[in-house]
Amino acid sequence: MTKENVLEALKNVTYPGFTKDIVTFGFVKDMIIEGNAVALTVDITSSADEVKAQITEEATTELKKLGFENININITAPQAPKQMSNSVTGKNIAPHVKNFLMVSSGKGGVGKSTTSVNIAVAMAMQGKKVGLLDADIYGPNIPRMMGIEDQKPEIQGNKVLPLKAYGVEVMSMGSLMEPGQSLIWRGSMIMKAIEQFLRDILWSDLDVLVIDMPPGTGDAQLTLAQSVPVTAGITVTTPQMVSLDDSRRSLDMFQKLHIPTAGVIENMSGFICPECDAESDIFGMGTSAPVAMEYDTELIARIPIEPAIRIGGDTGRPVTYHQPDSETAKRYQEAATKVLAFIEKVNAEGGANNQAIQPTTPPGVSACSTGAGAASAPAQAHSHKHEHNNGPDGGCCGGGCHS
Ligand SMILES: Nc1ncnc2c1ncn2[C@@H]1O[C@H](COP(=O)(O)OP(=O)(O)OP(=O)(O)O)[C@@H](O)[C@H]1O
Repeated sequence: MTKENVLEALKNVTYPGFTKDIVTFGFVKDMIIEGNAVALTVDITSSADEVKAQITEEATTELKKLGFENININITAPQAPKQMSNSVTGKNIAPHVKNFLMVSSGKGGVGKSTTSVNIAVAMAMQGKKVGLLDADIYGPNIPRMMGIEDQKPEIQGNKVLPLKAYGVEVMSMGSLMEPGQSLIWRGSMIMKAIEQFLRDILWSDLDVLVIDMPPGTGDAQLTLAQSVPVTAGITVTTPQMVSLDDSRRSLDMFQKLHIPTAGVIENMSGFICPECDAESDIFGMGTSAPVAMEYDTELIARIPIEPAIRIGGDTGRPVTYHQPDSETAKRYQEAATKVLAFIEKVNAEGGANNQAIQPTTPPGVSACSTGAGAASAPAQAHSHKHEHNNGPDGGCCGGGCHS
């Protein structure tokens, strides 16, 4: 047997996920043949154990076919990436926060704030250090929903201490403004507000900061993803087809902003009768599962229409905390567990990496208008498998994240 015979046989071993074989890729090295023994090295570029195992198995099969009995295949691969601290994955203006969870929806009124509140409370009940940032500057409802609408945050120097409710640190534009007051937001002001929420609020060392975004896909979402590595995104939707169309936009935005998508929460999915506990279909149930699949993610939870949820929101008594045995509370708890597991997985695979759409431009300057950041960023700069290659521009501006 010659080296040529062996290389010819190894051309039958394709590199997992590609159409080319390991010989054509030039991965086979240091071959020694002695009688019926062969030793060689395959120097691969992936650190995944499955890739190593598949190559070893297929190469062994091919070499056995040639009559070798003593086969020694040494696979050399790069080290699996260590969990990156947020401060090295790109720009991070709140480095003491371990994970950022963006809660988004294609349109308003689908229950995004309700979901943010209950997921945050559920995570805190599961022992996590959780913050809840109400970045929904147009309609900051979180203070009411968390029962802290009469409280004003304490100022320390030029920083602001978050309020606390149900074991969750909370900050909202609603807590900083007079009741009933409204602001007319320009794009540049939104970007500045989001940055200040991250930079100037004295969050403690949080495991997760849950961020209730304004509805839609605009400046706030882009600024957030350019300011911190967003670990995971959830899209909240209702089951009607018209709502699902908007959800697609939200899921598409996660991809364009390189945010790993934890999944979809279908709210107002069926109605649980308070008298008899029977569940009936109103807007449709489970219709968002296929949409989630289109974007390579899953339906994390179906939350029914339940009067207790609305009452909990209106009275500042989240159902997850105050009625922990209710069906809805259980579903929120399950959703929180799934999202925490997803966050763990993202970190185990190297952490969130929004680098390709960074660096951000100074507050008040649109990254899109200057051509900095998104448009010039290489799509390959992101590596997480839940992220999708959006073509050569790889960023938001070119793809038009704005609704
Ligand atoms: N599953 C549910 N069952 C009953 N009521 C619900 C449910 N989900 C949300 N609601 C109620 O619907 C209203 C709108 O919900 P919420 O404020 O969470 O929506 P949103 O998407 O955050 O809206 P916006 O975009 O305007 O901020 C609230 O009164 C809330 O209590």
